[in-house]
Amino acid sequence: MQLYPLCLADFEAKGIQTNSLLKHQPEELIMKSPKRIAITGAAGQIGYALVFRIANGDLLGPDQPIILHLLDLPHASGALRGISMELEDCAFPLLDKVVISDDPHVAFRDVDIAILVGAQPRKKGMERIDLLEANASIFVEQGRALNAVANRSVKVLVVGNPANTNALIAMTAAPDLDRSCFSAMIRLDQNRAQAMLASHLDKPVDSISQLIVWGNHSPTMFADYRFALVYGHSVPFVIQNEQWNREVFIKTVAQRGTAIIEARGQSSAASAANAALDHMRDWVCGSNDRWVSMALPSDGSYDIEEGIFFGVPTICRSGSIERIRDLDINAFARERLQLAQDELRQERDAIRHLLV
Ligand SMILES: NC(=O)C1=CN([C@@H]2O[C@H](COP(=O)(O)OP(=O)(O)OC[C@H]3O[C@@H](n4cnc5c(N)ncnc54)[C@H](O)[C@@H]3O)[C@@H](O)[C@H]2O)C=CC1
Ligand SMILES: O=C([O-])CC(=O)C(=O)O
Repeated sequence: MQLYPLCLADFEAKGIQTNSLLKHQPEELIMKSPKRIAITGAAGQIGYALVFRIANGDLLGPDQPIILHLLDLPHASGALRGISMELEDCAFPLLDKVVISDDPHVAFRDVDIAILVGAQPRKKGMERIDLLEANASIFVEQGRALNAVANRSVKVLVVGNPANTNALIAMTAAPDLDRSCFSAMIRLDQNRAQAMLASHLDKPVDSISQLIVWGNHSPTMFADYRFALVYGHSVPFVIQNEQWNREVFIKTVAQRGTAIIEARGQSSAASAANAALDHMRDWVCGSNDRWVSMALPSDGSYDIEEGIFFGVPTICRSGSIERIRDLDINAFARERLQLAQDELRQERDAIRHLLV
């Protein structure tokens, strides 16, 4: 992708007088060419919490122009038009253009980033796996469309539940895209775990590092602080309470989505949008050596069956994701990883007919 000159020195090297340029519109001189970002389900509650923040530069930074591609179902076309009008009325300097569509082949054309949110949310009394039947086919269609028209290095994040298995469906439907283009979201669980640990330790959230959430975005997820540090000290050593870990911490993190539905009557939206931004920002811009959990197609590490999307610890650098390997898996951790793997295999087997 061609970039416009990034600094005035580039102009001076070409013999162009920069004084006169500066007097006019210096900000135009430092603009990069726009990145195309697709958001599906943009008219829904997560979509509404996401698009304005992206247009404000919260995802790609203050010098990266953006073209937003908003996809939703035909019945939501009025709502999409309204969002597009509101985006215009925000006069975001970074927002170059908004494309709205109910056709994934239009919405995904040439996109650099795709955040797949559009899917039914669960209601009280449901588990995320209960959404599999309603939502799975969406990801066949969208995987195919990404395969046909997206940028070949597109970064895809699946948020719509059940996110891990929907990501598997989308990836399988996009055989011409590299597997490394696909991920599913477990970052909301990491953020929840980090906030809960910080509160328990009465320390700021950013004093905690190396926290992991393994497995599925479901009640089998395993929030693991065995390697976590608080201000550089070992969290398990500081807490010294394995019962709290097993009976309170892991369970509360795993049930937080349900607790929010019970309190709000609807599933989390702003915190989910925030986690999607965190996930994608780290992937694109790098995680500054911080460990971040992402659900990725398993490469067989930690003895997890290849292919299924499994939350693992990573570090992101310059647009690519490096898995953190060879961490010790003790008997309890193995039991938890096994539980998540069994559930993900079951989900995969239930939609095997869609893995085409
Ligand atoms: N992975 C995670 O951590 C989280 C995932 N979620 C999931 O995100 C999804 C969306 O949640 P909300 O925004 O709250 O739901 P919502 O019902 O408010 O919005 C969903 C939007 O998706 C649209 N949609 C449905 N099918 C579509 C399709 N085939 N193509 C394009 N758009 C489509 C709907 O018209 C609607 O506008 C749900 O599946 C929810 O369970 C929610 C929170 C966290
Ligand atoms: O619980 C839900 O259905 C929505 C979700 O995934 C979450 O908040 O973690």
